[in-house]
Amino acid sequence: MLFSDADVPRVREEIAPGAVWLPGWLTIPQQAWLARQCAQWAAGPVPIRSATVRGHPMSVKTVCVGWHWRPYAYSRDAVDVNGQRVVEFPKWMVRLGRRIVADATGDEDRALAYTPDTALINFYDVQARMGMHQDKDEKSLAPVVSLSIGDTCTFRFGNTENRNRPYRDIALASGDVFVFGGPSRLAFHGVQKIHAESAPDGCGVEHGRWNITMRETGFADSRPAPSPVVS
Ligand SMILES: O=C(O)CCC(=O)C(=O)O
Ligand SMILES: [Fe+2]
Repeated sequence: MLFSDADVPRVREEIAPGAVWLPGWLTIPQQAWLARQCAQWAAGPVPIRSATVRGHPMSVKTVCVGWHWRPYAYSRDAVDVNGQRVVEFPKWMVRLGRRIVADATGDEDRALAYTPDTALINFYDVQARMGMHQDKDEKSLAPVVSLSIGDTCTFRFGNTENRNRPYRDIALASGDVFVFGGPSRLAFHGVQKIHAESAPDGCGVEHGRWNITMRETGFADSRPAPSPVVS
């Protein structure tokens, strides 16, 4: 096919106003470190699971940090899984999110004001997909910062009106970062395809793809974090 995903040059690009693709932003060791974190989060206290949407399990499996997402709500406890509280949002992820927003926008003040408090960590096997949707369960319209590790996917980034054209198909590869904020914060987007056997050596994933999307929920704490158990 002429001008398929594979022919698009892998250079930084503003895909739509407020939506920036930063190919190869994460080094291979950073990818491997993040992949290990993802595997740890997947193990619990809330195990990774396929969320149920309108009675059907999603093909993607999701685990959360900071706030637990279920269609179409956030809570501190995984009320649709095992009732456990999700792990605290890590401070290093706030720092990482700020660095990425600074790089994507060139606006240091905006980056410093960015305080993500939840992340959805998605695992795609080669069959998994994610239909076109808006990320609109958050109250805050601060940017979504997305990280990809493992197999390349075809990511479809559309418009704020509907699931149809205009959209762009982008090959998000291991180490790529994608930020969508401002006028693109509520754009429809989805994952059309996972490209089997495309993960680079050393990225920490042999088969499949991890995606981390950090967000600001804009929600106040419903109750304080539990104090650490002293044994
Ligand atoms: O996997 C991706 O790149 C996108 C994930 C996504 O859109 C979501 O978790 O809401
Ligand atoms: Fe999304």
